[in-house]
Amino acid sequence: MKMRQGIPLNDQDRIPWLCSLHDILLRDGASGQRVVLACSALKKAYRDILLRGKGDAPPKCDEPGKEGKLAEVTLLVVYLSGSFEVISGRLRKRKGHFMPPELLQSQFDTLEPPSAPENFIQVSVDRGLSEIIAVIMEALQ
Ligand SMILES: Nc1ncnc2c1ncn2[C@@H]1O[C@H](COP(=O)(O)OP(=O)(O)O)[C@@H](O)[C@H]1O
Ligand SMILES: O=C(O)[C@H](O)[C@@H](O)[C@H](O)[C@H](O)COP(=O)(O)O
Repeated sequence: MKMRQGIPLNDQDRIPWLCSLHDILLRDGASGQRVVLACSALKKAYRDILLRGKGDAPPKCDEPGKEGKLAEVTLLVVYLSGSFEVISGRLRKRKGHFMPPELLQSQFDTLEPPSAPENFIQVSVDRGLSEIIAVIMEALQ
């Protein structure tokens, strides 16, 4: 696998995966489920695919919804923000994960933090886990 070898993923690697995730959100949302998806989705274009799919990406996630429009899911993006130093320190302590911490810089380089009109909240990863969960639960009420 590329990441294990220290090679960052690119759009071609990520887009089919994001399309599959959109399909799952659409399917589970249609059956009335509320879904929590942990996903890197670094660029705005990636989050747009989660939301609407991608019209020119056959065979997945190009199914038109009603009135010929791409089917959109209801999505709240929870942007877990943190400094390079904090996240890098945590990754270096992490054991048995495929991602080498050296790839973190490429992810920071690629990151486009969510901004209006995206539907999002920002929560700092400096906060403790139970506090982060409480903030997210509050936003979902
Ligand atoms: N709020 C937090 N406070 C302290 N440590 C955290 C927090 N969130 C995550 N971590 C640590 O940082 C590591 C990387 O975080 P993350 O990428 O979210 O988790 P995972 O390793 O499950 O993908 C985790 O394995 C965990 O040890
Ligand atoms: O916990 C982590 O270390 C990351 O979430 C890691 O799993 C990575 O982000 C994904 O594999 C997707 O890769 P990209 O961020 O390069 O799309």
